[in-house]
Amino acid sequence: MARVWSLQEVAQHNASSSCWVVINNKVYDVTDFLPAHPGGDKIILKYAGRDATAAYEPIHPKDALDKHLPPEKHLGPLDSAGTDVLKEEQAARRKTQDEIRVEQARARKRPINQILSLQDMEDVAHEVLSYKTWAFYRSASDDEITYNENRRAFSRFFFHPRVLRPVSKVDPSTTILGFSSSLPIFVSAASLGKLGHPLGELNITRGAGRTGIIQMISHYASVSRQELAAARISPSQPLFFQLYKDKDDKVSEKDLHEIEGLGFNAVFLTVDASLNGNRERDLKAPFELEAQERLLEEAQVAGKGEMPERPEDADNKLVEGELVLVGTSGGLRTTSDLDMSWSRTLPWLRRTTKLPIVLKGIQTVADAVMAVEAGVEGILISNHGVGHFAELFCSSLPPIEVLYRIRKERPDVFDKLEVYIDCGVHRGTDVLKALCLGARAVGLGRAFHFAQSAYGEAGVVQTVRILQREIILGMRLLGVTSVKELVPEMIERVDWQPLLSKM
Ligand code: HEM
Ligand SMILES: Cc1cc2nc3c(=O)[nH]c(=O)nc-3n(C[C@H](O)[C@H](O)[C@H](O)COP(=O)(O)O)c2cc1C
Repeated sequence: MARVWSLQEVAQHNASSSCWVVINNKVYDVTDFLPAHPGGDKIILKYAGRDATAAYEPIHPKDALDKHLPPEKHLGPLDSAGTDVLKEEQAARRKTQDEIRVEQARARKRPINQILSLQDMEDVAHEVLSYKTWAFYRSASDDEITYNENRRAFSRFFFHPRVLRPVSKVDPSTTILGFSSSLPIFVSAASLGKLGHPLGELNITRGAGRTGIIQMISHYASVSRQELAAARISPSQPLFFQLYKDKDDKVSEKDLHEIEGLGFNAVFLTVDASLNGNRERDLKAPFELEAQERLLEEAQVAGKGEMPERPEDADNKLVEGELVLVGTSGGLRTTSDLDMSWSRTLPWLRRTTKLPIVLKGIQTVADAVMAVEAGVEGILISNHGVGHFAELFCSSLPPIEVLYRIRKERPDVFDKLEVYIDCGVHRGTDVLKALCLGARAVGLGRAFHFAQSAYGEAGVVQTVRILQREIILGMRLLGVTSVKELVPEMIERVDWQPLLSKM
């Protein structure tokens, strides 16, 4: 029988030299795991020596502890006195202002049939998501210029619609890497789906299956890969896997064998986000929430003529050494391979997996050409939706502009591999513009997180239906009946910025 532990015993292991945590009334020694934690060691150290269930549970896949901690680090259960104390603490916990706001917003949410555009969906998500989750899902690098431009760039491309062509029968379906897709769109990998909805990425797997589109599952999905594979609507529903290459090849080899065993159909190797960009909206969330709570406390004591004490030096603390900030995305990818290269990583990946390989995060014509030379099956032109690439900070070119440059400078690329883009896609017409320039399909990241957060699986289905309607309507207005007929002659880029009413 495993030994039981008291809260006092756990509390003694409250430092990086010996760090224990309690999760669901079980005690874990995570000391050796700290440097490997994908969310960074600091975030775990916040809970060192105490219960971490509330922080851990909502965002980690069920199998995370079994997969990453060797059995001897699963120390055993908490004793019954400890369990009772935690239960009492949980029952006595006061709801935060933000939790109350979210509950009220969920209760008066618009019915889903009133959601007619992706912007409507995003507006509901904004209302019903916690402040912290919204900050993480919506945040982007530095001044968010890339984020805004990703979207605005589509407006600089105009169509040349053709008339007097029969369009009563329109077929917007295509194939992606040989797998059928009902529309030329797919779900781009986004982590931590459970922050937005208890079922998280499961909503997306089911919604994608029901509507016949393909989901790329994040390396850091908050639902286990096993559960997601099991949630497929049929065994033939394709699933793509997004890989963050670990600096230890063996760790990534294990990931790849796992997903191959589960029947995944392609690997998207992320090449643009080994380091996190500076996502200030996300980083500020904890401070702003604290300020909210403080205001509430101040309001509560104001009636009694008391003010809560503030430490004397609260406004005047010197920051020693390097500035280290931890939002939800902060410190991520501490285990990333920062030495990936064309000559080493791609041959390694080809040797390790039989699945088709796509490079996610290509941002230049030169790298698109190198990808052709490397013999991969596809490239996803992307700046992670956030101008994420740390060295470029917030100044990555919008993917539609990179696509345009490839079309102009190296159109041969499109004959040699499949080209996709993501970032900033909000309308069916955005999809059609990318297809005219030669993209095979277009990915959406945030849109599906917003949808599943707001309405679960139904939200995902509604998002696909909205895009389907807009794509079919757009094809009719362009005078085409299949995606093959969308060609560069149907689109023109202007060098002025159209006026936009709302973004
Ligand atoms: C053992 C105790 C653990 C604790 C207390 C813990 C806690 C946390 C916390 C608090 C965050 C940041 C989320 C936020 O700021 O709201 C986080 C992020 C993360 N954790 Fe853990 N974690 C633990 C173990 C694990 C394990 C075993 C894995 C498995 C790989 C894991 C994977 C991740 C990932 C992938 C993220 C970051 C996701 C992202 O930002 O995209 N964690 N963790
Ligand atoms: C909240 C969030 C989480 C993300 N997580 C990942 C991830 O785990 N892996 C990855 O390769 N890309 C990730 N991305 C980037 C997306 O795959 C995609 O490139 C981006 O969201 C596309 O832009 P869009 O959100 O404007 O559609 C994430 C993006 C967001 C906004």
